[in-house]
Amino acid sequence: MTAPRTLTLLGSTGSIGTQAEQVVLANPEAFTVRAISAAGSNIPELARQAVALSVEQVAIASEDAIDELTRALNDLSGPGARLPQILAGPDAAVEVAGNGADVVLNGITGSIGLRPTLAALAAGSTLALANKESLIVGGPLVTAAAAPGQIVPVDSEHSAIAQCLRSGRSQEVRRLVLTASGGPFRGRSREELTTVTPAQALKHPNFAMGRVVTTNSATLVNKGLEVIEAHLLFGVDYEQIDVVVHPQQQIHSMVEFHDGSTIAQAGPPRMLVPIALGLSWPDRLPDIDTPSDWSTASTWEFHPLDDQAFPAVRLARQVGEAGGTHPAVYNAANEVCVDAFHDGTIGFLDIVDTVAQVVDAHRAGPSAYPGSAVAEGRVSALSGVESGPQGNDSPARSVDDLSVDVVLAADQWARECAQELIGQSSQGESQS
Ligand SMILES: NC(=O)C1=CN([C@@H]2O[C@H](COP(=O)(O)OP(=O)(O)OC[C@H]3O[C@@H](n4cnc5c(N)ncnc54)[C@H](OP(=O)(O)O)[C@@H]3O)[C@@H](O)[C@H]2O)C=CC1
Ligand SMILES: CC(=O)[C@@H](O)[C@H](O)COP(=O)(O)O
Ligand SMILES: [Mn+2]
Repeated sequence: MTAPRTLTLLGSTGSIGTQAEQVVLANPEAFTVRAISAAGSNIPELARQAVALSVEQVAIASEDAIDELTRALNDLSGPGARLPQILAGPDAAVEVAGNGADVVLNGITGSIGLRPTLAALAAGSTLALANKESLIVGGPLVTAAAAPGQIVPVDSEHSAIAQCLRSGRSQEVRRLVLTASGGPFRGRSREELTTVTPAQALKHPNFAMGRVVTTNSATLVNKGLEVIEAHLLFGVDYEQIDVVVHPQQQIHSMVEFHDGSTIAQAGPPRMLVPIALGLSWPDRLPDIDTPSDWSTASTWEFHPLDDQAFPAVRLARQVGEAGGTHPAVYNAANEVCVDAFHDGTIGFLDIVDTVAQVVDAHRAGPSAYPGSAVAEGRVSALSGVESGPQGNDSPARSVDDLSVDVVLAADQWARECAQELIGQSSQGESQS
């Protein structure tokens, strides 16, 4: 019998993290969890997981939550029990990501997951990657840091493609076809999207996921990010990556081969199989989920994407093709806009419109917004670079010039640029 794999679960309290816990508890002979990590906004849940999984380390981003976590662990463990080591602060997730576990699952949301992703790769762990943002913002930094096969995709579409490519005939691939649910607003025109609310945007047709990825599914930014993710993971050119709207999400994605054959991976729209495969790759564990039901009449539909109502995928292709810091700017501006949408500061259409403006400003350099903080260099001064996100006046650094600091400076610049645009538009509205 082989020894259980050691795991570190980053973002353990989230949608991906709790489903990973479910997989681990159902397969105790396959896995032991060494460490878990979260932001610290749900300490009772984190402490419960720490005890249920008997972990050695618990990491939280918020130092303010140390006392509450210590108390909760003491209460749950009982007198005399050995408590796990607690790590707290902005580097806590990076530290446990680098603890050398066999597999590190990155289920953190957002570009904050970049340094944990790099730490896991540097430690030689297999990276089960749900946190697509870290791959997208890091781009070639992440792919260059990974040995062949070291990143196992957990995102359902990319897990599907990896499964379709298991025969290893990548030279025969003609195109990748990513499926998209179309989100809760599928079929609406741009005009009809003007008044949709945050509560409506959070009603994903098939998946219960965190707030950011659910909102991104509604705007189709998620699919835009996934096109870039597919390019980076599988080395396929952008023009050979298609998106098709498939509302039932029973097919998770497909690979078309050069003889005209297409292999699709199917299953119910749930994340248990991609998560379990991420942890046990290349092996499949038995009885992880129930398969698609072929015994009753059902219809699977496929529709073209409406680029007019949902321009996020087109924009993502542009930033992906541009490379360098452009994908980081797209993602960071979107993270800010998602928060602003949920705060009620901007409308639904403003999310992608603002991201497009920030991307344009980044492409054009610091003079794009005369009189603004961006143009005056205040924003770039704040982010610790000389002028604009690239540290010079050119629109984008070459890939060779990328470093974690450059990417994170671009991310910070984009956040401040987006905040400024949001501020300008809400000021304009209050004056009118
Ligand atoms: N949910 C899904 O089905 C899918 C998700 N993904 C991707 O997986 C990732 C996670 O998504 P999801 O699980 O839905 O998100 P959730 O919002 O449900 O969970 C996010 C997790 O990240 C933690 N976290 C947030 N900030 C930090 C930080 N600074 N340091 C450490 N941990 C942090 C949260 O902790 P806390 O609870 O303390 O706030 C929480 O555990 C995203 O990148 C998403 O795009 C991809 C495909 C499917
Ligand atoms: C489950 C998963 O992988 C999500 O990223 C999913 O793709 C969301 O679906 P849509 O973005 O297509 O709505
Ligand atoms: Mn996905």
